[in-house]
Amino acid sequence: MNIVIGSQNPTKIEAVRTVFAFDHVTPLDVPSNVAPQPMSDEETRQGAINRAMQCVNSEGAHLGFGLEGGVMEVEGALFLCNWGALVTKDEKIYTASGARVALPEEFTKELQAGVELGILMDTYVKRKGISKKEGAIGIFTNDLVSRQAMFTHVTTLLRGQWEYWSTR
Ligand SMILES: O=P(O)(O)OP(=O)(O)OP(=O)(O)OC[C@H]1O[C@@H](n2cnc3c(O)ncnc32)[C@H](O)[C@@H]1O
Ligand SMILES: [Mg+2]
Repeated sequence: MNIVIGSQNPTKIEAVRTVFAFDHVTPLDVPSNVAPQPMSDEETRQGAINRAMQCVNSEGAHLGFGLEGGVMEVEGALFLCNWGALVTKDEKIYTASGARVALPEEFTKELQAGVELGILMDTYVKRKGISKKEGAIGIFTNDLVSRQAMFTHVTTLLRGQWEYWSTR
């Protein structure tokens, strides 16, 4: 099976490769067609769907995947959120979300002004490329849950739903 994942981010590519270890997984750089920093569950999920849709429509693809990071608000606090989408050749869409963790209060103003979380994280940790490594979720869980592990869980939720519903 040819699986196309709509990102060059290694945490996303490796997550899909882990869950589909016996399939051919190809990364494809596609736009999310939402804001670079999605600010709600709805927008983050839409970004994931948009990416998965473009992937499944690329040549030779059997399944398309989109994995998207964003933030969402609960009672005035911003949480990291992540969504995944799996789209089949006949355009059936499966979605699932990942774990959420609270972000520092000091991030709120800048995120609301449109600054990307990736940039805030690198400044916060004083290191480059956090989003391609442990991610914000890794930092704020003391390295117990990495961005790749979180996306692996989301991809597993997608695979399971697809297997369940496509046989019914
Ligand atoms: O190349 P792509 O696939 O776009 O990967 P990305 O790292 O930009 O990730 P997203 O577009 O999914 O995430 C939207 C923004 O939120 C940031 N972000 C999301 N989750 C993050 C995390 O766990 N750690 C650091 N930055 C994160 C990310 O860097 C972007 O600025
Ligand atoms: Mg991005």
